[in-house]
Amino acid sequence: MAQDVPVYLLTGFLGSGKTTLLQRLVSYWQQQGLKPGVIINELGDVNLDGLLVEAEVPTSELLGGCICCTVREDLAGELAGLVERDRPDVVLIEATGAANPIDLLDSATETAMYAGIEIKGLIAVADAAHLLEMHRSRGGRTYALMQDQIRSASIVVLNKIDRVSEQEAEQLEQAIAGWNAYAPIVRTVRCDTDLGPLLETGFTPERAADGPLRRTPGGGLNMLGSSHGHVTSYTHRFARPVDSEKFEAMIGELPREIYRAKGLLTFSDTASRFLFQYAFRELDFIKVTPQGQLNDMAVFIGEHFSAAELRQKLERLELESEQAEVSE
Ligand SMILES: Nc1nc2c(ncn2[C@@H]2O[C@H](COP(=O)(O)OP(=O)(O)OP(=O)(O)O)[C@@H](O)[C@H]2O)c(=O)[nH]1
Repeated sequence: MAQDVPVYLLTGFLGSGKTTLLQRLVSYWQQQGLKPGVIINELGDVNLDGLLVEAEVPTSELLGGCICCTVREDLAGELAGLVERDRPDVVLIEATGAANPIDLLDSATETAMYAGIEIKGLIAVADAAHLLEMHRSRGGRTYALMQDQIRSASIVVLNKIDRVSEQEAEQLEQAIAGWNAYAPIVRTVRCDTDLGPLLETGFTPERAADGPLRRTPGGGLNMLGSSHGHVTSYTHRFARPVDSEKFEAMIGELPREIYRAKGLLTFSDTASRFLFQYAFRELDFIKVTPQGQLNDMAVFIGEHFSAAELRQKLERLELESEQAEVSE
């Protein structure tokens, strides 16, 4: 009988560094002569993270919803399909940052019953600066979700350590150990770490389910506290190129409720196209050459923000960029 395909789940709040780690893991496996398969779940309806994965890596997409609710049923099908069709040596599932980890596990475990896979680990990536801020204010659903992601992890990658002091990092490690005494904690900058030991960290789904996350009386798995019903997203499709400086200024003025944005853009004042990333008040641009027809778009994710106001701002930006171009 063929060996079960090892599957790793990757969680972590929006913008914590999951895709950064995914890219490292994919290269690591390829260097070992293995063929990785990837399932990416995005809240928006365009797979931007997929642009960062090499074309030869078999990739399945679950778009427009979150694994743990709207596309939950699909995960089992995608995973079984990927294993059957592409016969990868190892599979990595990157969940949206808003995913409820226990539902994700539940769904993957279900697949394991019939699809010849073995769940090897649940890697939780945390943005050190963001987690610290949430820990200090001690409230809100985002904080609860971050805690739940850490509670159910087999290993915690405490990323963006460059954005906190040594003392703060120690404080965070203490808090994390309090929520999950079993998972080793690895401090990283851009998820740069020795991946061999990271992947070997043992994992038993039962342990996660026995901890602060419990089984519901009906037998299914459920989380304590809330899920992520509060997270909303708005996808904007650009009708024309925008000015890069004006765009940067607009992002700088985004309300705090919007904590994550990413998109594909053509600027009126540069030659190439860019993937932009905005996570917890930091903006990054990466030059990209997308394959196929992908229009300019941006997805904004946050809590209770006004999509109408944001749309107006973006439309104004498009108009002003066009007027600036005409007057030049
Ligand atoms: N300062 C700093 N920035 C980082 C670090 N790691 C990643 N980033 C940046 O943070 C942003 C988000 O990283 P991603 O890897 O896309 O995060 P993600 O968790 O996949 O984001 P979602 O898919 O939206 O949930 C990018 O702009 C990265 O370049 C780090 O250690 N330090």
